Amino acid sequence: MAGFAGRLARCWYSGFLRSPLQVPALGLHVGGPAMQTSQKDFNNAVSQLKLLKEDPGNEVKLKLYALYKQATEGPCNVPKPGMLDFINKTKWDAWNALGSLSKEAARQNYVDLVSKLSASSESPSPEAPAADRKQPESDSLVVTSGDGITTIRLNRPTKKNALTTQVTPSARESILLVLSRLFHSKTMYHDIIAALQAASKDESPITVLTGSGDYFCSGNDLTNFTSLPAGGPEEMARSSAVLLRDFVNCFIDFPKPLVAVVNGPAVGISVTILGLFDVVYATDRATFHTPFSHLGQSPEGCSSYTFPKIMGSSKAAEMLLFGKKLTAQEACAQGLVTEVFPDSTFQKEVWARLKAYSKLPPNAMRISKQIIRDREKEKLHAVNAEESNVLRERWLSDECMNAIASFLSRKSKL
Ligand SMILES: CCCCCC/C=C/C(=O)SCCNC(=O)CCNC(=O)[C@H](O)C(C)(C)COP(=O)(O)OP(=O)(O)OC[C@H]1O[C@@H](n2cnc3c(N)ncnc32)[C@H](O)[C@@H]1OP(=O)(O)O
Repeated sequence: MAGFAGRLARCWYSGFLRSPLQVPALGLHVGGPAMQTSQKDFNNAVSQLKLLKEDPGNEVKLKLYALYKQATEGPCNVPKPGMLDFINKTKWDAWNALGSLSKEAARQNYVDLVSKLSASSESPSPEAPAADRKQPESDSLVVTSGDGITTIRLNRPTKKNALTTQVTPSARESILLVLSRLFHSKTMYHDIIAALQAASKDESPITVLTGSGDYFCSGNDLTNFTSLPAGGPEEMARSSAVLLRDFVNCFIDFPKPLVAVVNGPAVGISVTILGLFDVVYATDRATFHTPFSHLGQSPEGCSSYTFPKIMGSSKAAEMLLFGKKLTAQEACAQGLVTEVFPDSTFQKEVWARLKAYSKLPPNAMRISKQIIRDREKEKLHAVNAEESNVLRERWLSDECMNAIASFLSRKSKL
């Protein structure tokens, strides 16, 4: 265990250095094509940023701020704000972290980041349900209700919608609220739990989970494992197992039709929970990947039970033991996906269909779901508890730690 804790601490304190040509905290290039960005490109990017349709989130805004300062004023040369000046100190830290990055390289990184954001900031599809009600949210989760559908949208497109356990305050929240959320450890997982609990009681007959940008979700955010609590790795594994169990329980118990609109590739827990959905619509661009062995981990989301039941034990084993990535068509043939749509018409067709379904009598749909699912619930809760316990041990294993360290040091990607 000492080896594990030591390795984790070393990774954490070294900031998961990626390559000598990158500024570790922000993953920015300091050499290469930087000289090619003109002042005009930079000015264009500044204007382009104002046209973004989606708020990119605090983390990205901080990156943009730091790059802008570096590009326009050079290395940070102002005194560090006091400890209690929380916001200005955070901004100063981000700028200061850029060190001696040249103005030209900062301009290039700024332009690259804005163009990446513009590409992934999809305008909402005209076919998506009208949002007549928007619930309180963090930036990384957007919940809207309209046309009889409550839509829970994972909204960290620049991180492929990875599910983070870091506190993700809304840009609109006050500093006091940020501090209170830090205290209560509210995370994207908690936000999804809260959104599902609210949706289970709201008036929309149908609830949808989907993602922003090109991915549905890249699974658990692997950097979650780098924020060690005071109790060390054991406490981290224990609290993560509790959070995982609570998270999956919400899907098991969800009382209304629950539909996944899989808008792109899905990884890890975002694939396994699909076995708990009533209907799964996927774009033909989607893939389904559960690389648990690669990560030294084990199945969750009740997939050790639902996958063999859905696709047979040997197909399930190929996914869950060997991490075979399925195309959307394969996932459909194996029963994990209900129907696959061409990417070009995906949003239009799926939302039109869901809007029509949402007009069906809501109580009849609820009761039918109850009859279909209820006899399985006890079993699913037991499976969820067991999977969470097994994972708690796995997260403390060398196999798991090495795999995560390898991803974070950019040696491996799926
Ligand atoms: C309470 C805890 C419950 C835990 C439950 C157990 C859950 C288990 C799982 O979900 S296992 C699956 C974990 N996921 C992964 O292993 C995926 C890791 N990501 C990748 O391999 C790749 O990022 C990719 C294949 C998803 C996409 O590759 P690519 O198209 O080349 O994009 P980038 O890699 O450049 O990604 C952009 C940006 O996003 C960051 N990112 C993406 N996914 C994750 C992730 N899962 N965790 C952390 N970060 C992720 C990636 O690092 C890039 O960040 P950067 O721009 O470099 O800062």
